[in-house]
Amino acid sequence: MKTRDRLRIAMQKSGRLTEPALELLKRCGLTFRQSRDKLFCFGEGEPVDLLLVRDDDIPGLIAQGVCDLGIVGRNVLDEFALTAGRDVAPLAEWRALGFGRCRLSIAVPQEMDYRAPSDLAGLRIATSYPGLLGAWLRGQGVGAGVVTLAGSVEIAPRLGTADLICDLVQSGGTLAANQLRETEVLLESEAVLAGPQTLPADERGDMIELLFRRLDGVIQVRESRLLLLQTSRGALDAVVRLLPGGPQPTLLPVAGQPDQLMLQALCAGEVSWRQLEEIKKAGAREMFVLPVEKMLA
Ligand SMILES: Nc1ncnc2c1ncn2[C@@H]1O[C@H](COP(=O)(O)OP(=O)(O)OP(=O)(O)O)[C@@H](O)[C@H]1O
Ligand SMILES: O=P(O)(O)OC[C@H]1O[C@H](OP(=O)(O)OP(=O)(O)O)[C@H](O)[C@@H]1O
Ligand SMILES: [Mg+2]
Repeated sequence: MKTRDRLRIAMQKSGRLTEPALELLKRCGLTFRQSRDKLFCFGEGEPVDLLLVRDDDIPGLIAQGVCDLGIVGRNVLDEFALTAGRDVAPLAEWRALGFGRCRLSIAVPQEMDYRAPSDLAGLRIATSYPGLLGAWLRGQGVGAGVVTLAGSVEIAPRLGTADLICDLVQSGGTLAANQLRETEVLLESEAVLAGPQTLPADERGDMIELLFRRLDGVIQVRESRLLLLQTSRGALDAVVRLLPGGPQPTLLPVAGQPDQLMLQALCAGEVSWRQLEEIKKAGAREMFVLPVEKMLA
């Protein structure tokens, strides 16, 4: 295959992952000119292009080397690994991206008496994830029938084509609407950045490393807050003890007030009103909580 000098990332053309994936790439400084057919998007600033496809096709496109990376649900990536066959290049999950969170679960009719996986022996389970379900059943030592369906798995018990299901759950609304009850979680999923296990040793590899560094910065700061406050030197220890997790705070002098310090701390996650009130009680004042947009360590 002719080597490309531009990086190519596969992502979902139209679905749950499309908007958040584009937003994430934008935050990494990647913007795209969308082509008329919207299957290929040319990257404007960096030499990185997008291929917009069905999410199920993404792992295969990476394994074939048509794309260098892909943004896809862990559920799809892991299913591919279990069903693709031995001659297919193995893939790696390089980064978890924090959106598209859902879980792959077993759900049984509400009236079914379920206590343990062994209760599933001999039953028929409808799923779009025969690889993941089969691996879990083997791990549990349970022999059950696997009925593979492409979609609308939740209606299989009512149609009588299966006794129970193994499907994606997020709010649980789909299960409730179909009188089903979640009993076992097989996989916690979210969107991930997938790629080959060995990254190319050329300029594309360098570009991938650059993208990883930017992604790490975006992911790290997405939930981070910068806390600014003023405190007296005497109250400093008590205030520092109450700071939400993060690296050591930075201390700055306050002009004209030798007893006062300005404190700056990067907090991993939200800072709640309650935490702020506690810190204030310990002696802090003039407190600000700011969102962080970019970080390069
Ligand atoms: N209810 C949900 N809430 C959050 N994330 C979900 C939910 N359902 C699925 N996902 C995640 O989003 C991914 C894409 O879901 P979507 O429903 O858009 O896929 P699809 O119908 O298979 O799309 P495609 O047309 O690309 O094949 C899933 O593989 C899963 O990782
Ligand atoms: O727990 P919930 O919040 O109800 O989400 C779970 C549902 O979401 C997904 O389906 P989707 O809505 O994408 O429909 P489709 O896959 O059947 O097209 C998934 O296949 C479940 O059916
Ligand atoms: Mg799909």
